[in-house]
Amino acid sequence: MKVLVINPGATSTKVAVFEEERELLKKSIIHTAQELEGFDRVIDQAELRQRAVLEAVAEGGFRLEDFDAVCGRGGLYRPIPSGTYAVSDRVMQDVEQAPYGEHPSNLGAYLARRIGDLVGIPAFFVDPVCVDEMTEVAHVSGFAEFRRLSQFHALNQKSVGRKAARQLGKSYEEARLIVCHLGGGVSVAAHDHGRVVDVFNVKDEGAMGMDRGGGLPVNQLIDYCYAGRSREEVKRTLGRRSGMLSYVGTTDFREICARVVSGDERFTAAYRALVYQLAKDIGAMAALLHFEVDAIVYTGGMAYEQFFCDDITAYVGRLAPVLRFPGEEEMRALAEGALRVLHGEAQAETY
Ligand SMILES: Nc1ncnc2c1ncn2[C@@H]1O[C@H](COP(=O)(O)OP(=O)(O)OP(=O)(O)O)[C@@H](O)[C@H]1O
Ligand SMILES: CCCC(=O)O
Repeated sequence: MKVLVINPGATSTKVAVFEEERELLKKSIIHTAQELEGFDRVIDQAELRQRAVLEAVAEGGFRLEDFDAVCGRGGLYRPIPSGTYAVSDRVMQDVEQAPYGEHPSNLGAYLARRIGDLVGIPAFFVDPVCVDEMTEVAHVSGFAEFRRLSQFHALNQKSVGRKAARQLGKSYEEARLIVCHLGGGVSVAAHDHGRVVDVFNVKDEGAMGMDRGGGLPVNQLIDYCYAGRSREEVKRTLGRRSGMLSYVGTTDFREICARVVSGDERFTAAYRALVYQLAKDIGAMAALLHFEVDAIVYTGGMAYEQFFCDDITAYVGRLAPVLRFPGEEEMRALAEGALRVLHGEAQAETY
């Protein structure tokens, strides 16, 4: 069985072709800031990204008729449990109207369906950003009008969670894990017997990321918002220009580490704060798992840096053994989700 996989990100659309577990094509189409700046809404980019995907498929020597299914990454849709979902008309509508927020990954399922429909093959999405398996108590925020939301790197977190459990000789449904996705954004989650029962929301909470602030002091935030700034400006600053970028002027963690190694004080202070914040998040997740944790798992781009993982482990290593799966395999995880359905090992869920 052959699956076309589509993963739209902030600055790229990744395309891959899998024949069972074999990756036959892998391409990252870069979209420049100038190319995207004319589009107010994510949905407005659909034509451009679809054309780019179709070109990449043709250049790779494939025809759409070669595929058994198309699978896209899923974005900010209605909160749903983990799984492989068929792209229904309701998903298409939610991508068009974006009632749950704008995110480039919203387009994954949308493009999968549009391309699948061209040749009459099924379209799926797998473990979208909005996967919600949090317990009810975890949703409570501290103000009755606000609800904590589950928005995180669900695709990579779930896939790495399964891998870690296998390495521990357990099924994912038996394991208790704390998975730390250390990418451009960071998410630290408690996986309890196959469910992500709590997670520091990548957009709102917990440790800072490369360009996001994470949890911020509420009163300073209120004053900042009321100091003559527009909603758009505040969102842009806190969503894209805060975090490590605001301290050291770069989002490239390789550069940050190189400057730490060379003894730069400003970079070292920010780096230490990041390590400290991540350790604190891991400790919180350990507490809600009653300190019964089979492993702490590091994944994402930053996890390539062994000394960074070791520095976090210096705080939390007493809790549990540590496993490291650097990078992410989102394209493979998407293909595997579609193949599970095509092979009849799982049913496609309804959105
Ligand atoms: N080999 C490496 N060593 C150290 N840092 C790395 C390495 N590769 C990537 N990174 C860093 O990891 C960070 C995130 O990269 P990555 O490509 O995993 O995230 P992303 O896909 O952009 O974002 P997200 O994971 O939030 O979806 C960047 O700061 C990057 O510099
Ligand atoms: C959770 C999706 C990735 C991101 O926005 O950082």
